[in-house]
Amino acid sequence: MVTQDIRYIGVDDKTLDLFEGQYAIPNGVAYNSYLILDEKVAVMDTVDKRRTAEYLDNLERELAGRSPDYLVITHVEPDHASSIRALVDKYPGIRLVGNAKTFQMLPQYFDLDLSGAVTVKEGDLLSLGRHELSFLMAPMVHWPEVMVAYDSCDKVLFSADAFGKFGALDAEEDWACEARRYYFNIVGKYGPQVQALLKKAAALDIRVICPLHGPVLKEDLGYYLGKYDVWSSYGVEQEGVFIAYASLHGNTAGAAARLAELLRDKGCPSVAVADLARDDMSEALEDAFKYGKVVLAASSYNAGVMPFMEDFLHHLKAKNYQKRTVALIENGSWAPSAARTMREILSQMKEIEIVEPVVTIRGAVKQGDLEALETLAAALLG
Ligand SMILES: Cc1cc2nc3c(=O)[nH]c(=O)nc-3n(C[C@H](O)[C@H](O)[C@H](O)COP(=O)(O)O)c2cc1C
Repeated sequence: MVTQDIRYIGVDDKTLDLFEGQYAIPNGVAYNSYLILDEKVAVMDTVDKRRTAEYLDNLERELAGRSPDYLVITHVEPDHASSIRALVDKYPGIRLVGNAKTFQMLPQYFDLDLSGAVTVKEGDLLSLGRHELSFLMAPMVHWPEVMVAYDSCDKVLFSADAFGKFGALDAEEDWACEARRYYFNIVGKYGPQVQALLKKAAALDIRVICPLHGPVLKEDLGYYLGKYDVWSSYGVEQEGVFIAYASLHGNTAGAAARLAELLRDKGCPSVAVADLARDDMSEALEDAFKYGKVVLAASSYNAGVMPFMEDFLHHLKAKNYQKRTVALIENGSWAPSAARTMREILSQMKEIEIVEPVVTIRGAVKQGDLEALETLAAALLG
């Protein structure tokens, strides 16, 4: 139960291997949906069709013999909307509530009779009785038709994918870690659009946030709003250094480990290290945004850079990576090319400051390289 009148009717999915076909979710994911019971009954989004039967059972139980009047569709992404057909088939009298774009996109997925649909726009109200929903458009957070709904009665924000996280509801894990990984990998490109939504939300008295993934947030909302403000403005969340490396024969990996040691010895508040060939790419991306200072260390490869590093940089670029200090370490045996290639991709991003000089290692790490790493550690902490 979210409030006296608002019920949770979502489902956990612990069998999906990759969310959106690319993000590992070892602790599953929750597809949240909510029911508002008033004179009129509103369903807030549906769930992925992987769990339709369980979802409809949850709904039926909470309806206790009533029929839903409205289905509010905050966006048509399949993990929330692919049970719409089944819901409409079971409750043919239900009226779909969305915005103009929702109803442009919905026919891509379903052949539905939309003659009874309710089209809302920014600021429109939908009265359920005591509960009144107002709608705020949130385009590109992270689909074009996204909107959120605010219930002024219980002061609940139905925030669509904002404030969501990976992990089934019973997963015992840190909210921020999996919410950050979700945010930067899925929404990260659209920081300005999230900022616009936060500004609108600031005008509301919000006591509860009901996202479409992860737990309902009821306490200490300033913490969650603060995280979203930092993330969506590409601010630095954690003082310290993140080192990401890609190494063919282990020499560059050794240099990365030595640099981490030096930084810790010199009192760096936090040092994180990722092996881009073995560690989860979405976690490495999350850490690149979390820290303000990042070291990229890679072997040269066919006149370029080792592909795992190139791939990582393309992921960062695709997520609008910006406003960071980046140090480069390259390794090469005949014509080191990793730093030039990394620099080239970084130059396509906004406000990236490269720490000079770049450290160039030729083969094994030697005394001169250790001294260069010392200098780099001092420069990063300076
Ligand atoms: C397939 C392949 C391609 C390579 N291409 C280059 C290159 O273009 N330029 C270069 O200087 N070294 C090149 N190297 C050599 C490595 O970059 C070099 O051995 C380096 O020291 C590897 O560092 P690591 O031990 O961290 O992997 C290449 C090595 C391999 C296996």
